[in-house]
Amino acid sequence: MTTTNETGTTACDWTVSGMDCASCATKVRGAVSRLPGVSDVEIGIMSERLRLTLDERKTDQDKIEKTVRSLGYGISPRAPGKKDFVLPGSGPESHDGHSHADHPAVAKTDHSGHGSPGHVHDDPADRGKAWYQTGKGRLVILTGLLLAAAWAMELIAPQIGTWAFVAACLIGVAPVARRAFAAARLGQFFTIEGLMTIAALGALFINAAEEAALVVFLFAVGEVLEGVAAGKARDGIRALADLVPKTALLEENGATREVAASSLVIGQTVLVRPGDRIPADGEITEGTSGIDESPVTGESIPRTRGPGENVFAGSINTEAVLRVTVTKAAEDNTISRIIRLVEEAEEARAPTERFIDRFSRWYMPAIVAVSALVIVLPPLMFGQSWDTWIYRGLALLLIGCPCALVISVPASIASSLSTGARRGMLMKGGAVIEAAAKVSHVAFDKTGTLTHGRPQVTDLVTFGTTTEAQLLEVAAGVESGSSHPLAVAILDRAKTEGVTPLPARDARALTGRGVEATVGDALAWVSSPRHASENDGLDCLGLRQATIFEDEGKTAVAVYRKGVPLGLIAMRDELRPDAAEAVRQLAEMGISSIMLTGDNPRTAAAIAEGLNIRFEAEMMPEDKLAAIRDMNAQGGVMMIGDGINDAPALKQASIGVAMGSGTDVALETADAAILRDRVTDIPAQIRLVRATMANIRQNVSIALGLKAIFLVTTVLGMTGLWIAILADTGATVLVTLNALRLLRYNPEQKR
Ligand SMILES: Nc1ncnc2c1ncn2[C@@H]1O[C@H](COP(=O)(O)OP(=O)(O)OP(=O)(O)O)[C@@H](O)[C@H]1O
Ligand SMILES: [Zn+2]
Repeated sequence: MTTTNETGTTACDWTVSGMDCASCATKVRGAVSRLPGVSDVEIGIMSERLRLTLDERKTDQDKIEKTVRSLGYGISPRAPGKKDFVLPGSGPESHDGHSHADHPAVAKTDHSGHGSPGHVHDDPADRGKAWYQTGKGRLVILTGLLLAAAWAMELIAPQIGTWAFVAACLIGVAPVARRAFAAARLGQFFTIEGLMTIAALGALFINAAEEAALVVFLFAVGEVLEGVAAGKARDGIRALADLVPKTALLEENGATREVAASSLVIGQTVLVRPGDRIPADGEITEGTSGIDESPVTGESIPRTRGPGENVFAGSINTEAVLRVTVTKAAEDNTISRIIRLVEEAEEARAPTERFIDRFSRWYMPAIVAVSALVIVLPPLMFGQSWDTWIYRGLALLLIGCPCALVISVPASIASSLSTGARRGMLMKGGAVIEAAAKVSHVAFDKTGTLTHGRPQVTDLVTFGTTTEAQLLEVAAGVESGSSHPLAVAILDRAKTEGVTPLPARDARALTGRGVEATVGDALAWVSSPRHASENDGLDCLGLRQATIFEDEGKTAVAVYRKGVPLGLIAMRDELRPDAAEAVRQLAEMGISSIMLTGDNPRTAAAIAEGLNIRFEAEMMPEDKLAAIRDMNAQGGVMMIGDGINDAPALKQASIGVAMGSGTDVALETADAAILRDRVTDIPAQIRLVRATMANIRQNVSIALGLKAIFLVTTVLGMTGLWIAILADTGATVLVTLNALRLLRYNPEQKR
């Protein structure tokens, strides 16, 4: 749970449940930030994560948990790494206040409504009490009481009926009032619970018992609906967490036994039967089987993997028994990191969201002030009836909750992130979504994005008396330290030809041009033909031969030793089959694509022709940065790279997207990642972010529009208390439901 840094402060994570709207989060943030030693508070409504940076000498963690509980929320510490596997309340039963009794590490919490006491003890009396305090329990009891009161009013005596309504109202408002009081004691005066309590008691005061009871009832309805809606929005992350298998078959001393997947350590061997999920990131040591990686990368076509190849935790072994050596501890494996990324993304707030937060901070106090004026001014100045204006003022108070507005953005973003994650499209939060929706250019790095990134040697040309084997010997020697795709291709070819690379010393990469190294007693190069001809490593004839290869879309490199040309190696990197389609879709969406490459203009032109894409060739890394800066200035650019050697370019772009199943590096370096090897996921991702922004705009309009309308009708006396409460909880539910539509959005479908 803790990581201490040099300044003596510690970051601690908790899971806080029951926060279904943003005023809840504000309340918790306000209350805990006042505690001694707490310097920073981060809170995620959707991820339910509370992260505090605190000074442990000054802070009593019990006190923190007590504070949060007193506000009516559940809280439990998150263990490092483990949190990805035990998301509190991740079962379907969590919505009705029952809890995971079999899981002591998990907070016994519920998910209903504006926070309800999360600390549920196991004895029956307490359980009953907790059930009552959750929105659902209160709702059942209130329904009964209201029906009884109505019946009493009709059939027994109006007087008794009225008293029954008073009782219903008091019983219903008590838990709300208690939470309001707890918040007020912690310095949070403007809470929806506080407004609610004042409105209900005020209505009793002006003899509107019937309506007061109705308001309390509708508030309970709203809480339940909000809880359900928020729970649905969270299901996306839970679904991800559920993909991680809980157990593994550990092989030790010739025997196998079942252990918790989270307890596996690096180096252990696990047995994976057909149909099982792979319990850990690891390397296959025995067996070959089709692996369905869709849970991790979204790619649903199984791939065949055999000994020496890597597999991801969460993927499904479809055919044969495998032995896998664990290469990563549970908390570091790819799926855990994806989950963590999605969770953290939900907390990284979009600019719109920050604006709304600031807005809501003065909105609630402002409404309270207006309500006070509405109550006092007309009776005092114009001698109008107190009762009428108290009533209208109370109704106004209820409109003072900014919940719907504040939840509108995070709910849309949470849905969008889950929808993307299911297809292997990861985005690091609202700011990324907002920026990505605006881009007007997409820049592709050539290798590994538009092409597979695995060039193969196609032709060997030797000069003078050099043999092919000698050519490869030198080339492979020079390249042996390099991980450049061209180097990999040359080393591969040497291996299949049975050629041993000559030992090389002092290898040095010449950025954008090639590699040099000392082989034997002479300096040798493998470089671009242009660089070679400038250094007497290639004559006119050789240069012309290279040009022919390049016009065919191949990349040629020259191999030479000090002044002695040895030959040419031509390589071809196949285009991804859907690259052209992706470029076409982007064009349809009004986005211009460009290919940036360090390769020569002829190879680039041959490749670009098939794709119908603009290109710039022979670019040094700094040229790429400059080009991206230009496009940034023209409305934003999304840069697509493989995340391995193009990190600076990805950083420079408005949005950097790492593509391909080189997920490892990709996840950390970029703003977004595409885990499937599909170029068409780029237009799909842009469709998704655009739909998300449209959804957010709808939500903000719904929330603001409803409030504005009812603000006016309330002051004019056209609508009353219960419409006011509907305007709040109703709008909250409406925007959450609207956000949920994004969960069903299919970004691959063109529209
Ligand atoms: N290891 C190497 N071996 C041989 N040639 C190299 C090597 N590295 C770079 N080159 C030469 O430099 C050129 C540019 O390489 P660089 O790696 O900068 O391109 P890039 O922009 O990353 O490529 P791409 O646009 O294909 O992704 C290559 O086309 C090649 O001619
Ligand atoms: Zn609320």
